[in-house]
Amino acid sequence: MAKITGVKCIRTRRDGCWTIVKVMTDQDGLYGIGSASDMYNPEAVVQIIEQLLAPVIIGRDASQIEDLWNTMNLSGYWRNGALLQTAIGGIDMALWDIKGKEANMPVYQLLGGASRSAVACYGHAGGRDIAELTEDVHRFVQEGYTVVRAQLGGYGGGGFLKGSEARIPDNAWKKDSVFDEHAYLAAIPKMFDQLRMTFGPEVQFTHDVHEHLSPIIAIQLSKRLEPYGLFYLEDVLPPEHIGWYRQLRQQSATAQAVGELFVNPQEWQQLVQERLIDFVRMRVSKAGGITACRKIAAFAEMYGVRTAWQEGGENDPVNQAAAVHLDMSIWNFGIQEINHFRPQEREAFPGIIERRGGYLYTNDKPGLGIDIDEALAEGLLEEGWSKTAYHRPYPLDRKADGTIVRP
Ligand SMILES: O=C(O)[C@@H](O)[C@H](O)[C@H](O)CO
Ligand SMILES: [Mg+2]
Repeated sequence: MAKITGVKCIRTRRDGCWTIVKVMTDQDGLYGIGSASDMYNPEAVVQIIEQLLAPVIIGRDASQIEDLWNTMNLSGYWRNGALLQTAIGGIDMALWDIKGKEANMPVYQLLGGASRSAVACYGHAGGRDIAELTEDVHRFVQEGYTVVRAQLGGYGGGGFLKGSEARIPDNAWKKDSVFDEHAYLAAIPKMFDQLRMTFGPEVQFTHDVHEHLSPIIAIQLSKRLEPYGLFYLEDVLPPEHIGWYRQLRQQSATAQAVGELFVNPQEWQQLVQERLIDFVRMRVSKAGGITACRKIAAFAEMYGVRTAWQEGGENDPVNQAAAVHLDMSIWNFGIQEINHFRPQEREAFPGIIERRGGYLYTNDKPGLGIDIDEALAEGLLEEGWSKTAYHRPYPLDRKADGTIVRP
């Protein structure tokens, strides 16, 4: 039996926004790592790990993952919030890593073994206009991707208006580019029309709306995109409006993916049970780690709903490893979002998930198969950034009159 002797948080990346949790044991050299990154509030998660969770798990048997998960979830009484679930998620991954090392097996083996030989992933194609986007899609297709996400620039791209076209009031808070959902509703079907003309039916596409739309516009967009047969439309509605998915489903057969903002089981349970969505999309760390996500996947399997764990942007390599081990083993895997890491980041995380063409590959090392070189991780931090703070709020878009658009 390996006894938990300590829990440590390692803040890294060039801007310090990654938090890697290391759970130590009393067995010689036996430890596990997990991801507890929160880009916008990293120190709050560290505080939860150090002051709420570590004291209730230190001294316990590291093998009792299920009981430790419930102990962590209930020890603060209030629960199912983003920061607590992230903190639990990080420790949970580390416990699975330890269990894998003890069993001398990769985590996907512990979860039931491989259901596939590799994990299909989708690339993020973008461009300021359709010509640029088309070129980018070509690049991904040539690299061997089976699914490509198509965006016109950043999130909301296609819906931003400038100058006289935007009709911005003269006392405006935001004077440059503003989001207009009607412009977006016109631009995105046109984008897919041209992509289908260029690429035919073979390339599978997704598109991320990033919750920018009013519910009725989201329904209209889903209807207009139906002829283009998307692999899925992502986050067409924000968590605050999940009640609209019932009406959306009745109106449109466009495949729906949602959930990167979900942290509470109440958010996804009904959507899955009523068969209102096609893909669940939680970030593994933010839904409570491997223990939570393997249950979400099993529940979704009963209803024919597949997984598409979130992995873009600022995610760290340890969360990616946890997601890919789940992807390897669960039967109802749909697709995995891709991520990009810089060469020095890859060096700091030996055993990082490998991508060849449009597929991701686990290695056969025990546990998650990934480690952190703490000296190299320390060196990733760049000038001007702090390891104990973070000052970059999520960038908010606004409409012409200044109203915030939900991200
Ligand atoms: O699906 C995506 O990749 C995006 O919605 C990102 O996850 C989000 O901007 C947070 O990084
Ligand atoms: Mg997204």
